[in-house]
Parts: sequence; C-alpha cells; structure tokens
Amino acid sequence: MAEAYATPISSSTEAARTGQGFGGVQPILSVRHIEKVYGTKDSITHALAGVSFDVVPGEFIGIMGPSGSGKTTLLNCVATIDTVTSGHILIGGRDITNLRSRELARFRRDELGFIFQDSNLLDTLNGFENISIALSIKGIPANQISAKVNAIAETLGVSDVLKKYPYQMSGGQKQRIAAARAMAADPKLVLADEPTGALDSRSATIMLETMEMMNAHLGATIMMVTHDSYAASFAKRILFIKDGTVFNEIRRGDTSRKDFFGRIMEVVTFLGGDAGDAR
Ligand SMILES: Nc1ncnc2c1ncn2[C@@H]1O[C@H](COP(=O)(O)OP(=O)(O)OP(=O)(O)O)[C@@H](O)[C@H]1O
Repeated sequence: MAEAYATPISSSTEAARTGQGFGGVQPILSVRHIEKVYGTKDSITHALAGVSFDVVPGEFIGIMGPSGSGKTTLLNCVATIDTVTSGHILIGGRDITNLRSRELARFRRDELGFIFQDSNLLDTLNGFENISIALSIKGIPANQISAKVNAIAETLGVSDVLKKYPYQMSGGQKQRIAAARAMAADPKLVLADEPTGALDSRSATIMLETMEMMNAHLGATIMMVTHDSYAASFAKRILFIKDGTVFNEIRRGDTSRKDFFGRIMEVVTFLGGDAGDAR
C-alpha cells in the first residue's frame, strides 16, 4: 500500500523536472528545482529541497503536506514575498527570481492575486471600495471600474455585500469580497493560503464554491495551500509536499469531488497528517 503513495508523479511534474513543457500548453507557473535554506552553518533547515512543477492556465492546484513540510515557504517564494536560495520560478514566462525589489512590487500588484486566511480588507472601505481599489491601483480608468466590480461581484454572488463595511460582514462574506478583490485586476495567478482556515464549515463550503466559480467561469488559475482535505477536494490537482520535496501528485480527473476527497484522505493518512473535515 505504502508503495502506491510513495510512487510519484504524473506528467506535468515530470515535465517540469525535464523542462519539456506540458502537452504543448505553455505553463503560467514553472517552478524549477527550487531550494530554500534557512539558518546558518550550525542550524540549517532545508525548507525546500529541490521542488519542480508546472501549472498551466486554468488549473486549480492544491498544495498539501504535513506541518513543516514547506508549503508556506513554497507559496511565499511563488508570491515573491520570500526569495529562493537556488532554482528558478517563472510566472507568465518571466523569471521572478531575477527581479529587483521595485520590479517585484509592480509584478506582485499587476500579475498576482492573493487570498489569505484573514481577508485583510480595509476597515474604512466598504465591499465595493475594497474591490475597486485593486483596479485603481492597477491604473484601470475610473469610468470602467464600477462595471468591472459589479460584474465580478455578480459572478461571485457578493452583490448584496458591496455596500457593507467589513465590520458588518460575516467571515464568509469578507473572504468572498477578498476573493473578488483578488480577481478584480485579472491576475495571471491567484495564490490562496488556507483561505477557509478561519471559517465555519458552511461558510467554508460557500467560499470553496466561490473559488470553483472563479476557476470555472472567470478562468482564474489558482494555487491554494491547505491542510484540509475537504478544501483540497475542490481543486483539480493536488501536490503533496514532504520534507521540502514533491512527494506525490493526484488529479481529480472525471471523478466526483467526494471520490477525490477519499483519495486525498488516503494520501494524507499515509503521510501522517491531519485529514481535515470529512464532509
Ligand atoms: N524564517 C525561518 N527561519 C528558519 N526556519 C524556517 C523559517 N520559516 C520556515 N522555517 C522552517 O522551514 C520548514 C518549512 O516551513 P513551512 O512554514 O514552509 O512549513 P508548512 O508546511 O507551511 O507548515 P505548516 O503546515 O505548519 O504551516 C520548517 O521546518 C520551518 O521550521
């Protein structure tokens, strides 16, 4: 049994290792042999020890792994919040490991969308303004902003929350406004770090369905870190990280979300992690 889970890895990860691309589709994200070492000689941690994978446009990929396996480090490196020790990360064909800090800030603003565990909405702005600020900062003309915000809010089912301030919203509504904000500027890649970690189970489901909608109807490419197998089952592919390397990869394919959840649980149980909530 153990062998089945310990045997990696399907085509896209293999493609990343060999640099051969994936089925002729240009990846939106290429992670190439990245390593991240923390500490000095006496106390070294190899948080990432040679990770490679590709993500093609329109994918919804989940990153799972036991505590301390390197998930957050990986997400932070892709998010340009942290730097790699070696290796390369290409987003939309651009090597972000070579960018200087000013270019990185612009890159982050223009090409990436973020959803964190805490929605990080601005308290003094209502839902509409929290979304539209992302468009203003990107330089979208003022006369186009209202239509864009309303269209995204409608697709993601948050039109009725636009006039509310964060203190008037539920946790789930805040997260969905944060999701709409992440989508507003049409990013190449949306990065989500435990987006349902602070939500009750009903709100978590609505949020995950919102992310499914972003992926299916708005064409968002999403990379989500989660320890929760239920949350992960909404993704189309899961990469399992262990000890800073890619340990396994599974795809949902044509199976139901419930079946995918079962397969995820099996790998998580094998890895010795927390399987999350079995809804
Ligand atoms: N700033 C840092 N300095 C030293 N070691 C660090 C630092 N950040 C992370 N690490 C170490 O790197 C390893 C990977 O950490 P990381 O936070 O990426 O794991 P994780 O999979 O996200 O864990 P969790 O699920 O518990 O959040 C761990 O051993 C951690 O202790």
